[in-house]
Amino acid sequence: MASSLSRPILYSYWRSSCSWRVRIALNLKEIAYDIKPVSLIKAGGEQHSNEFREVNPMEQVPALHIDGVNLVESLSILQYLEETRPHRPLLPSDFVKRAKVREICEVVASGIQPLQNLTVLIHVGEEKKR
Ligand SMILES: O=C(O)/C=C/C(=O)CC(=O)CC(=O)O
Repeated sequence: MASSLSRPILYSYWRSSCSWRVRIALNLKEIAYDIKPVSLIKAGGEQHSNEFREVNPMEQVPALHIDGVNLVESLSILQYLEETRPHRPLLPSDFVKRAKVREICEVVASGIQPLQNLTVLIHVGEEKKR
């Protein structure tokens, strides 16, 4: 496992919109990091491997190894980055604008993204076969 002084490692899959959020934030904040691809397709999904389960017991990407810990859930990761690395802020300073940003995040994370979550899509596909 990487030490707390090493570059952050983003466990990510190229089609994962949740991973895109974290990648975008790291880039906007100019934080150097390494990517470790986790294929959600190959061999039944590398996220279910014993190795990755140690990183994220929820067996989902993204996960970010940073400051000696593994963080999961994209919005929580973004908040951690914002709090620990305020340089190049993700949120506007105006309170109303901040509320609007959070509204959009909520719509995406709670309303839109769950419908395109791979686990849900596979489940719906199985249901349709019945
Ligand atoms: O990190 C999150 O906010 C949520 C992650 C997931 O639900 C996994 C997932 O759907 C991966 C993806 O396709 O973006």
